[in-house]
Amino acid sequence: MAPVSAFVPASPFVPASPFPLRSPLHRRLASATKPPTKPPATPPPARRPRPPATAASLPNSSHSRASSDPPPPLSFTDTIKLWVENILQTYGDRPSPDSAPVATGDASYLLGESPFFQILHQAFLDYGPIYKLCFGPKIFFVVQDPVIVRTILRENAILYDKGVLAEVLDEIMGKGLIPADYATWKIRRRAIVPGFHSVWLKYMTIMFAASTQTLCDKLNRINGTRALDMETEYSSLALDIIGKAVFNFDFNSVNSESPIIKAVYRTLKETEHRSMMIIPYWKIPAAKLLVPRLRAFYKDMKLINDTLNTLILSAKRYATAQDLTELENRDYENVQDPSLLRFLVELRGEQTTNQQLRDDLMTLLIAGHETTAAVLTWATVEMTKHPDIVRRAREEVDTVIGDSYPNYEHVLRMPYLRRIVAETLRLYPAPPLLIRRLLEDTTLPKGAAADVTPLRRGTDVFINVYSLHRSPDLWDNPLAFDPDRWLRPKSNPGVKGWQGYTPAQGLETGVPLYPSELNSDFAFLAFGGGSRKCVGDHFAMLESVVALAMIIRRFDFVLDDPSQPVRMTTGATIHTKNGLNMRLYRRGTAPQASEIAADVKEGVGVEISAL
Ligand code: HEM
Repeated sequence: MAPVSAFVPASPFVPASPFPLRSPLHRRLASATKPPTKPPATPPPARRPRPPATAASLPNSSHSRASSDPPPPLSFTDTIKLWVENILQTYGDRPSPDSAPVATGDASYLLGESPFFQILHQAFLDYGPIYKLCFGPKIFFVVQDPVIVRTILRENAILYDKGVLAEVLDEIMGKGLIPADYATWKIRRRAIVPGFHSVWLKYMTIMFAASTQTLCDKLNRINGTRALDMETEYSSLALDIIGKAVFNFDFNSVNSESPIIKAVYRTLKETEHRSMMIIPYWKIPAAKLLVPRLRAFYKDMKLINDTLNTLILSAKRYATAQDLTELENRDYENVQDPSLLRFLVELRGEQTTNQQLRDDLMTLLIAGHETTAAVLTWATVEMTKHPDIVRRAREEVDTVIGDSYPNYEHVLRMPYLRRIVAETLRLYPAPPLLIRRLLEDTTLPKGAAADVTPLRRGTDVFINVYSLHRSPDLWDNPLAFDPDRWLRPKSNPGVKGWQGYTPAQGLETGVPLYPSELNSDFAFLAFGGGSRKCVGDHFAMLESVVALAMIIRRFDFVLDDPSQPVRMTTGATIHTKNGLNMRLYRRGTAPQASEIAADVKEGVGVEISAL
């Protein structure tokens, strides 16, 4: 993501909340709910039971909703009513209709250095798979129970919109897929998904290899003479790839800097910045003129919009309307412009405005950029810690690809590399949280928690993917980076209603390409699930595997300061705190492992040469 929560939300934990977390009233209410318990050394199979909600406290359940249209979003008056109700519940004597514990937290960890998603994870360990956070008039439900998540993302998806996320993104992505209202989303999703058809993806895989080669050439020239921040290098690679794929534009950011590249990066930063603001100050009309960062932002947006509009007009000028089957069988190697944009303007019957196309392109650019860069970054970090994993991955790459460039069929034949990518996405999901807002009263089902939870219309819900992926109830040895876990089934009858993880039959041969929410029953949400699932999942898997294969085949890499662990920080995705500074040497030319090992703290950073 890219998604931005990528997609990290406006942080509700901002300690600057007008209602201090540890206010006396808050404490009183919190103590009326479950007190936090420390995580047990060995986690129990089931979570602590909570008292069932009474029938009177349950709103009308809408599980059997007949209409295929979503309920309307909350009006201003409804929102105010909800906020008043929330304040009475949190700070007054109004009883809460649900029995979810209130996470109060210890101010020291809120004010400390921990990233946002790690704070939520600690709360998960303390309070269990569903808890709520109360800040002023806002109540956020945080869920990390696969059964509840399945209901939100799949069975009852129509009852939710993107809430806070859409508010943060609307100025940047407009009516692109991520923030779009339901009616627009339905039409655009139907148009965009076919663009990712298999013939195109196969052709894109060749482009991924060519773009990665540009990075390899650069690394080759430098050959360990200086350290590089590989997070930045991967970000440039991902930008170059997404630019070519989505609108046939070569940013060439691996080797250069230009005003448009700078504008794109600053816009990505602005997206992240907004996602962490509790007050959407950019909506205040005067702020546009007075706040320097907003002035810079609107200037950048103008440059990006002008560039995109030129590309859209050019694509339209040369477009010839084609049927879907014609487009799906195109000889992409002999097409001048193989981009998604061209597909969208040529697809017969797809009439859309330039503004909508601009919003689609911007959304795909953001959604498809940082997410992949993050996967490459964290896969590299993990590999610096596990020389044995690198050795196996190299064996696979050497056997399958040899000296040629990786293509689509090669990726299918490299299951170990695909498992490395999946394992990276488990430990470092992008985004770490999915955000929803409920549009109609409902009742969450029984999950690992013992009872049902009634939720009111307007409630904000965070699906805490980071905790779901690190839950000791769902994964054996959850913090270990173990690509082979995907070969072993996992079940836990203690998590009520969870079907467990069953390795898909074709995982080794590439169908499916990766272990998904389907064979983990919503415990693994690398690309989300249900109707809002990522449209670029295969694209991203192919891109990540190709880039990793080419880099580990050609280079040995060493952390520049192996005594320092690479730390995480909150961004649109999970970023490194201080960059990923490494020296990359042509394979076989790195200093001897023994020379490096002298500086290496155990488990922090190790020379990974398999030679
Ligand atoms: C490793 C890389 C990627 C990861 C981990 C990832 C992850 C995700 C996730 C978790 C969602 C669901 C968000 C939600 O439910 O709120 C999502 C949605 C989306 N992703 Fe990706 N993504 C990746 C790459 C891409 C790429 C390469 C593209 C496009 C080229 C893309 C385009 C989108 C779009 C358009 C959506 C919104 C779909 C909708 O709402 O209908 N993503 N992505």
